Amino acid sequence: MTRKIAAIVNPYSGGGKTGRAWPAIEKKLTRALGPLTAYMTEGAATPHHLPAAGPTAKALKDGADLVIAVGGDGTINEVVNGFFEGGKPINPEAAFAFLNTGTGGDFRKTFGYDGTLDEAIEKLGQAEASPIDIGRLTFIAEDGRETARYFDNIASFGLSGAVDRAVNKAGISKLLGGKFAFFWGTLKTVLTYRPQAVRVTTDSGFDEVRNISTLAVANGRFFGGGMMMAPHAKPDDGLFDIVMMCDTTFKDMFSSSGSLYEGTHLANPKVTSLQAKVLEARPADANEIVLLDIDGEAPGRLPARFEIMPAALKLFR
Ligand SMILES: Nc1ncnc2c1ncn2[C@@H]1O[C@H](COP(=O)(O)OP(=O)(O)OP(=O)(O)O)[C@@H](O)[C@H]1O
Repeated sequence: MTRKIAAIVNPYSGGGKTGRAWPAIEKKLTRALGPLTAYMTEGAATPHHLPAAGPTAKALKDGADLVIAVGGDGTINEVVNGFFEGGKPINPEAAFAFLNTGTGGDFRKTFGYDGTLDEAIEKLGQAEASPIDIGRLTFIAEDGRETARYFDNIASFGLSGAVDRAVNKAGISKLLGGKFAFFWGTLKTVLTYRPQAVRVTTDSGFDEVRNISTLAVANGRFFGGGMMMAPHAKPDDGLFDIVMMCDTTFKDMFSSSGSLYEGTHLANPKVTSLQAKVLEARPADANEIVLLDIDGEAPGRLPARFEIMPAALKLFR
């Protein structure tokens, strides 16, 4: 079968490494998969403008049936968003693939990809499409407008959202690598963060007000530059894995940070995990600002509704 392939390239990801390496990457991708058309991301992200989403939609409308995101977790998320318009896929037959060239690389870990870029390209050459679930999130953007956004990996709120905001401002530390950026951002923010009372409701019958440190709604397993937040999440089971860390103090964060990387934090009595197809969250006090995180970006705040779209995207893997 001949494919019409598009690559959506974020030249700024990986601290600018992707842009510099793109000519060489393009040659290798072409060798592995055949000819492709490259589209560059356009303009910096805002809550209503995702730089990789527009080029993705354009590529799909131009007839692409395989769209490869080339960038970090942020770019992967934006390309996934570009697959949908008005709540529907632009081309339900089109497949998605990603080549991680970012500083972090959380989404790929769920699929056990941790090799070099050359290995990832070689793998793509032999890949086949199989469906994964996608999350749909409606929330309040910074300008107060209700906004919808799709996510492939993990959307969360609480400390994670506050950390994102800090990390995205910490330009210099990000150049030193994803893990360091998140460690630094986490450290600074954790010092000042206090758990926030949030009413959490799910379609599976959970309805409680909890003092949330971080609540993750997970399709994939990793976030925050390598934390195994949802060790049992499966991106193709039609369900979110929900992991709530409640009432954690500064000391807990430190003593449990090692286990977060191992995924053993679920045994902690301050952690609740459950599965659901829909989760709604709103601050117990309507004036409280509880920040969201989607794959390393902080696009807005609660109240929010997270809804799973089973088998909504064909992932080439
Ligand atoms: N054309 C562009 N001009 C300016 N900024 C851009 C452009 N395209 C994308 N960006 C920015 O790139 C960021 C996304 O980067 P991405 O997450 O893919 O890479 P990363 O930060 O290196 O990796 P990771 O998230 O995996 O650590 C977004 O915040 C977006 O604003």
